[in-house]
Amino acid sequence: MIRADLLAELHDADDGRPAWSREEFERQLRENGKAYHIHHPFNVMLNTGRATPEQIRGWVANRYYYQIAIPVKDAAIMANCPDREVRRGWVQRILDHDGFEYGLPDGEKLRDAGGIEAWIRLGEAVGLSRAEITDLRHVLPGVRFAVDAYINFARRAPWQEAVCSSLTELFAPVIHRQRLATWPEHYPWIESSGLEYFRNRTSQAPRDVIQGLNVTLDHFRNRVQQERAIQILRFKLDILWSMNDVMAQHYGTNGVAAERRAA
Ligand SMILES: O=C(O)c1cc(C(=O)O)c2c(n1)C(=O)C(=O)c1cc(C(=O)O)[nH]c1-2
Repeated sequence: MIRADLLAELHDADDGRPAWSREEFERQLRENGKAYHIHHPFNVMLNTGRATPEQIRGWVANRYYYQIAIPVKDAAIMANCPDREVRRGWVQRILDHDGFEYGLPDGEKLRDAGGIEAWIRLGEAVGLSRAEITDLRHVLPGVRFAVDAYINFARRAPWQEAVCSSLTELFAPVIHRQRLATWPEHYPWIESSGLEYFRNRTSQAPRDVIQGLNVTLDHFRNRVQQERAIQILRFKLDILWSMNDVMAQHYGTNGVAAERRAA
């Protein structure tokens, strides 16, 4: 085992209250979906067809900063994780987002463009140039702060806590499916191939969710730790909510009000 002073450990304080059962703990985690950014006015505007092309471009350009942060965050988790079994599963996330290219002995190449490239294609489909996406010129300072907080958390927290912070993904398949169901009708000017990122995530995200959820349910054992897991999930929900607040303030929401408030 890697020396404890090299890696932060999950603290094991226990105040004697009974732990939630696995089922109850999962229910408590899922309960927090009511604070997911799917309910944010900016997202409601986007997914109900009330956004202008300018607002869609703003969202895609800003969200790009989140997309490029995800594999950096996942590499930080792996760097802090001494559990080989977990790393064997987790590495798939980096390949999903960064893509890969392997040269085979016969000169052929095995390659996958990956999620970041798919996001750039989404950007091009909504009318942005590759350069203006990748040079981050449209990324708002508050979006940067929020995303950087996620990376910093993953770098510094015990790896189990960093895994737990990915659990907003529990709620992501619904938001991706919502986009696939509503964008083609509301925004017919966006070429369907531009939505490939969302299609890919509807199969990738459920697999990530099972893994992240199992690690969390396995490692957060006593009640103090389980409540800490809920706080971490809320912290991450706040990051996503704050990104939307910043974009709403800058690009406007065309009068759309929140369906539900963040808890
Ligand atoms: O479009 C979205 O609303 C949304 C949200 C989230 C999320 O909940 O963190 C992710 C994604 N998309 C996503 O596509 C993705 O790959 C992803 C990875 C992670 C993560 O925390 O590791 N979250 C998300």
